[in-house]
Amino acid sequence: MAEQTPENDTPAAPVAPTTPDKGRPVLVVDDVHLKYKTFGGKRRTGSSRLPGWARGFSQGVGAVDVVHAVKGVSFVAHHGESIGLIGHNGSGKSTLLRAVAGAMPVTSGAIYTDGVASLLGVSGALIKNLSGERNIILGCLALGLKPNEVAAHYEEVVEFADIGDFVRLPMEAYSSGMGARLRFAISTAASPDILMIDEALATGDASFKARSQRRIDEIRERAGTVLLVSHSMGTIKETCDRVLWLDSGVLRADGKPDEVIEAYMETQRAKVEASKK
Ligand SMILES: Nc1ncnc2c1ncn2[C@@H]1O[C@H](COP(=O)(O)OP(=O)(O)OP(=O)(O)O)[C@@H](O)[C@H]1O
Repeated sequence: MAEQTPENDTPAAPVAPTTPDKGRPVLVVDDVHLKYKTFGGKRRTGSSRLPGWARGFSQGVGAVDVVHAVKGVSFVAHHGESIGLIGHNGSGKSTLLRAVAGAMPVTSGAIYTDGVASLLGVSGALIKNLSGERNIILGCLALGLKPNEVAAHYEEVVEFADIGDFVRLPMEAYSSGMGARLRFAISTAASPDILMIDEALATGDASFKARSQRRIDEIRERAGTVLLVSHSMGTIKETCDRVLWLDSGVLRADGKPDEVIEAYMETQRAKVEASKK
């Protein structure tokens, strides 16, 4: 197991793949840094430094804050691997998946993929004032399906989303559950080469959750490589043959599930003990 420390923002050393015999490399994440810029925080510099005409305007704008969510992460994933991504809240797991899916630009470093990488989720960007029909077509095209493949999958998506005639109405008329079901149905229409699953998928009522879990399992079987984010160590152990541990944005460990999970749990236990004192 390769282990690094999260003490600072310096780029972590590249991590050697743990399973070089697995298959061809399909995903290379090379010293990737990801930052968010947020607006509206407290201004750190006094507005008196601004010219008179700009002072009133600046009050409503606020300061720009930067969140450095992923710090120098490197790893190589191979065809056939099922990789778990663990770490406490805010450690950068979802951010890293978004970047691999191409939904967020890297601040520095590079991500190379061989094939289609897609993030299964319920938060995909659909257009509220377009009908479900239109969104299915647009969403499937965005996932890389060809027009004839979109036509072949259309009925299946509508049926899985279980939204009936609402498919002809604009999405703004949907309940939040209906919208989430449609987004999920669209995002599972393709069988990507690299499948990323964020556990935040669990949505809707119990029967939809069970159906969506079955769907995830099917897609997982078809996909070449899987990246799974989960807080459930049981799910990770069951599903993954390799685990990456992100700690405050830094790749703290990359190795066999039992070893990495044990090291992670140990720090969690230490934190709980420390909070009791
Ligand atoms: N849109 C955003 N704008 C600004 N900061 C963000 C945004 N999304 C996430 N962050 C910040 O980036 C950091 C990493 O967040 P991220 O959601 O990737 O963590 P995570 O490990 O997936 O957390 P969780 O386990 O709670 O889902 C956190 O500090 C979070 O507050």
